[in-house]
Amino acid sequence: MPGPRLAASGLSVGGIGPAAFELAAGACLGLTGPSGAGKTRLLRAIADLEPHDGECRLDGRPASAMPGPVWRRDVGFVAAESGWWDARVGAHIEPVRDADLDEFGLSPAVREWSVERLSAGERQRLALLRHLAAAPAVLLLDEPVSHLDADLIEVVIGRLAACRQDGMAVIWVDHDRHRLARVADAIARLDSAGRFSWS
Ligand SMILES: Nc1ncnc2c1ncn2[C@@H]1O[C@H](COP(=O)(O)OP(=O)(O)OP(=O)(O)O)[C@@H](O)[C@H]1O
Repeated sequence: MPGPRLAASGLSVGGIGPAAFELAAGACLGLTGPSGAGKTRLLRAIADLEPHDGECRLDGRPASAMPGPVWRRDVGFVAAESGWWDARVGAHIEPVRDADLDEFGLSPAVREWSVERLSAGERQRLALLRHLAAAPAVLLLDEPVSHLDADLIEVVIGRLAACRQDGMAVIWVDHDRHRLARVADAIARLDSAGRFSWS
């Protein structure tokens, strides 16, 4: 039996946790809990974007043994509000194929748009496509469909299912427990005091 793709033990950040879990290749862990419980901070700790205690391993390799940017090439983090470093959309999505844009309801012309004019849902789809194009081993998703309509949510769920077939593991943060029950193999919860439990 292969070991877990992603494993966390004793993971805590700023009083949130400790969390421990193992995620097989292709698995999806759902994470929910009240606003302010610490879901985003836990994802950021897994992505090694915040100082934390405990350890995460990718295919057995500890995050502490590699520089953060190298870790994040394999463990991608899609923030709830994506960051943009260039005024033009195209600069952010060079590796994204036109067919992928089309699947996500976007015209290739979006490459010429300024980031400023993007709607919240367009930003969300483009940020996800940018991360998917990098084909990470693990993708950490912070409320990935919060700005999307029902049809687009189905498109995103379908695309992520295909990536999971290819072995990508996912942690999906969402307030919608029904959606998590649909997409996730297991659901964990942070309570308002930041305590991690399985639900
Ligand atoms: N760098 C930081 N240092 C200290 N506290 C922080 C830091 N970043 C966020 N917080 C606080 O930690 C708490 C948890 O924030 P977090 O964004 O992880 O919550 P969340 O569960 O994702 O909430 P929501 O569902 O509203 O997005 C919040 O009270 C927030 O103000």
